[in-house]
Amino acid sequence: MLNVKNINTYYGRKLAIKNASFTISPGEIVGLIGPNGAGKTTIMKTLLGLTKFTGSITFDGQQITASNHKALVNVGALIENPAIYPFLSGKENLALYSRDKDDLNRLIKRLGMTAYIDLPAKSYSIGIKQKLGIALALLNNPKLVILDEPMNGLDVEATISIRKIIYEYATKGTAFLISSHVLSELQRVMTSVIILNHREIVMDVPIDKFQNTKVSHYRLKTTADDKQVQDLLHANNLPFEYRDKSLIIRTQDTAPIQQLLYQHQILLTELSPIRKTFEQAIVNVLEKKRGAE
Ligand SMILES: Nc1ncnc2c1ncn2[C@@H]1O[C@H](COP(=O)(O)OP(=O)(O)OP(=O)(O)O)[C@@H](O)[C@H]1O
Repeated sequence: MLNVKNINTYYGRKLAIKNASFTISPGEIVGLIGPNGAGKTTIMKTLLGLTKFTGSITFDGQQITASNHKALVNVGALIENPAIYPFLSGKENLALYSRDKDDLNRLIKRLGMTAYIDLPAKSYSIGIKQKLGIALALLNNPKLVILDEPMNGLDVEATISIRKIIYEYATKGTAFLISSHVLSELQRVMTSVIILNHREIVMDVPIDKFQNTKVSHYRLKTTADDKQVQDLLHANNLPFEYRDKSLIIRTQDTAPIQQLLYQHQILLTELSPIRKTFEQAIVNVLEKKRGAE
């Protein structure tokens, strides 16, 4: 559906995106992650034909260029501050772009905006303006929705509701490209992740591949005294460390430990894998990349 090939984006002479290529298919929810200034907003703007770039962007087979935005009729977007007319009501703002009255009314209801949608937008809080921006991006059942930091300023309930709506649209085939610094939020919805560092894409993988790295550490608890177990592990050359009052075993194969404990009639009460958090995994990718530079 969206096919991005070798794009280089420039601000004047400054290169802001270097040789980026990726694709997005219907129903995919792609998380765009990277440090401040990495180029996330720039990539999004480029997809919308808002920057000077070289390379090729096609959406449903149609080229997007800085002067040809025809293909974007099926793309919704919220980038930086939503474009809202303050003296119009929320509904009038939406009506300016809506092509289907039923879709508009359904969206207002679905986003829980009925109580204030007829008030002038200038009276809205930051969070409500943000919600209106998301509503603008979701109008007319787009095939692709681009959201730059969509959860900015949203309260807990609004965050949960937007997450559910994103998921609903995606199950019906809408694709999403979402940037966020709130990794825990993205982690709950995204089906794949693109990591951007210093203008370049350093990783583009489905989320299950990203998180299914091999476990190399296990937390061990037994019925025996920790000191006794430590002595036993030490005597059998099994690497471990003692952290936060827990024995952490460094191994990918737990069979020898189980066998050893069994031989000494020690019962296991816990032998659980310690997985990297999503945040740690992202930091590791970025650190590795920086180390290689
Ligand atoms: N209009 C502009 N003119 C010149 N340089 C710009 C412009 N907009 C962004 N940049 C530069 O391009 C680079 C990428 O910026 P961009 O806003 O895309 O990063 P980002 O990943 O979205 O960052 P953040 O997480 O802070 O929002 C930065 O070095 C930024 O200073």
